[in-house]
Amino acid sequence: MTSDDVLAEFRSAGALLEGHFVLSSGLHSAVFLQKMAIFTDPVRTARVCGALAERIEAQYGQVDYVVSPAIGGIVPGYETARALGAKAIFVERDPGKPFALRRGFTIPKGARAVMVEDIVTTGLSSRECLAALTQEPGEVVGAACLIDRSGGKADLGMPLVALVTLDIPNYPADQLPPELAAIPAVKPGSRALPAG
Ligand SMILES: O=P(O)(O)OC[C@H]1O[C@H](OP(=O)(O)OP(=O)(O)O)[C@H](O)[C@@H]1O
Ligand SMILES: O=C(O)c1cc(=O)[nH]c(=O)[nH]1
Ligand SMILES: [Mg+2]
Repeated sequence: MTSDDVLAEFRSAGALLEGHFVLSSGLHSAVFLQKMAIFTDPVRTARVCGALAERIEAQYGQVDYVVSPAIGGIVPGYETARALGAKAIFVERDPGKPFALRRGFTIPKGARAVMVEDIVTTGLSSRECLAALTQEPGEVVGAACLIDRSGGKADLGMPLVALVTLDIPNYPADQLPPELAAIPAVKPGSRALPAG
């Protein structure tokens, strides 16, 4: 699957949104990739995640565990794990707390794990997910995502395989271009907004 094929999936699923969005990082953008419009279709999700699994296998070799950050990472993590013949687990947040493995999830000694994100913008969520795994007995050998919208600039502290790399502008709240400032912002993701 080429980058154009993947973007065609996002377009035809209605997952490429334009407007004014507050992202997980607090940055603002005129573009939002609503991955849930992909993940509501299991057949489409299997196509896209199957392509990601091929890239993961080519880059990292055999993988035993896929670990993803909730909520957005859970479905693609599961489907990518299915294509890899791996197990799927996820990190999640209690309100106000960092990501953690719960529910008895662990990466056992000797296991090779890959962190699978849906979208990477600044890499903050990916880094927080990886930070939650440092004490696990098994090894995290690399990271992967469906779309890296940082243009390859996000630094996860380990290799990142992306099915598609885009360079989409983001803006701090006090540096909005006039066309964004003119429309009310929506925040689609699950990370809590800072108080105030
Ligand atoms: O690279 P970053 O700057 O961290 O941005 C990307 C993250 O933002 C979204 O998650 P979000 O926190 O919005 O919640 P969600 O997973 O519930 O959609 C997305 O799923 C990534 O995890
Ligand atoms: O940075 C984000 O929060 C983000 C961007 C995007 O395009 N899609 C998404 O689900 N999250
Ligand atoms: Mg997320």
